Amino acid sequence: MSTHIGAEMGDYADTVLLPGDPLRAKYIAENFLTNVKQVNSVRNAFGYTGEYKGHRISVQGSGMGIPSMSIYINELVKFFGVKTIIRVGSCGGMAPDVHLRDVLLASGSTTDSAVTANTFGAGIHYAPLANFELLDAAYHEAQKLGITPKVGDIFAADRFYNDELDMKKLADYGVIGTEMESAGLYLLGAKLHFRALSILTVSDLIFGEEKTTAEEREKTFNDMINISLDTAIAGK
Ligand SMILES: O=P(O)(O)O[C@H]1O[C@H](CO)[C@@H](O)[C@H]1O
Ligand SMILES: O=c1cc[nH]c(=O)[nH]1
Repeated sequence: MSTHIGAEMGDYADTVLLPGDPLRAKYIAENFLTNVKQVNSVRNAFGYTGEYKGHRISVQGSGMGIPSMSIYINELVKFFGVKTIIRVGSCGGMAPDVHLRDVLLASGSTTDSAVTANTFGAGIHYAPLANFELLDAAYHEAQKLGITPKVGDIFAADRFYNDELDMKKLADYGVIGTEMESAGLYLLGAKLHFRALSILTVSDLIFGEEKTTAEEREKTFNDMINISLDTAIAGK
């Protein structure tokens, strides 16, 4: 039992899928895992452990933004022994060749969050990067499913409503999408020595009008979920 997770040691698998939306966690557990047990409901941040193709896998809702996600990651790693965390999130598409519902892999994550500066001081601009073993596995597992993900820099914004930011400039510098957690996930992966990857589905376009509904973001991002589950068990 930890402050925000009402489970016991051993209740979580060593690999956890981490959506922001707790209802996406429920959807994944109910539709993709077998022998499922609910392991957390504190604050309705639902967590489940089950099996996928014979391997134990957990899924845990992290809430929105780096501060909320960091609480769950710290507790999963320090109290429950988690070794691999794969974020399965939604994001806004920013590159011209990125379309609604595309799957993106965050090879790195630029951020305006203070977490990197607060870790290293003002003079160091740390580059939070994905675990390459997971990134490589995700790319190849996606291709086996007939999906070619776009790979690149994801802007992890501290604010969902951030109209002061020059998103066009970030896109001009190669940022392919935006969400609110990846840089924090990768920073914590480096700090706490677990393997980290963000796999994202484009839920809306930053420079266009198209977008998915809340129910679609909860229940229809199956390509991303299949890729993340096959990545979780790759090489096992
Ligand atoms: O769909 P999730 O995983 O929550 O991710 C994205 O959606 C939320 C904002 O709507 C933020 O958490 C952002 O990162
Ligand atoms: O954080 C997010 C998530 C989806 N779309 C966005 O524009 N931002």
